[in-house]
Amino acid sequence: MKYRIILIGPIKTSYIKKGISQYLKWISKFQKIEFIEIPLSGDLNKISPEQYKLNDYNKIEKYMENSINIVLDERGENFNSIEFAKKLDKFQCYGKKYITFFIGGPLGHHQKIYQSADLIMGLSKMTFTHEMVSLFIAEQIFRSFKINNNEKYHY
Ligand SMILES: C[S@@+](CC[C@H](N)C(=O)[O-])C[C@H]1O[C@@H](n2cnc3c(N)ncnc32)[C@H](O)[C@@H]1O
Repeated sequence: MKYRIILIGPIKTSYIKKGISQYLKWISKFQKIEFIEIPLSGDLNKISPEQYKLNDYNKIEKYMENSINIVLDERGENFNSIEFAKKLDKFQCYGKKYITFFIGGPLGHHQKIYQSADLIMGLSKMTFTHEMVSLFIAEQIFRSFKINNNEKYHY
């Protein structure tokens, strides 16, 4: 099984880039993980919000096959880190090729994505940037491996 984090939009902030690379490196000691940045869907002033989100969805739909799909959304279900770790552990037994985390673009996700979601998960009720969510989820995935392997994690 392989983990994937898929996000709409590039990561431009250097300290976030650095943080994500660090967590991906640490996670890879436990599990293969891939970080995929999908280019933005054009100019927001030239296409309707509906079309913009649909363009995003069309680019990521292919990643939903043979995968446990976790859609990140501030309106989603909240877990503490132990609950999240247990959930991931359970998902690993489902026999799918991937566990994929989907992070939306500036307008959020198109509604179509929710139909194929195995889990809609919120990190908080607050809205964060796609960059921050990428960093937070990478850290929580790493934390979940530490928890599931009974390893100490001090920070
Ligand atoms: C800038 S936000 C988009 C906000 C957009 N207005 C909406 O209503 O979805 C970009 C993406 O970050 C993720 N995100 C932002 N805050 C989040 C939170 N608290 N929990 C989980 N995901 C979040 C979601 O995937 C969202 O689509």
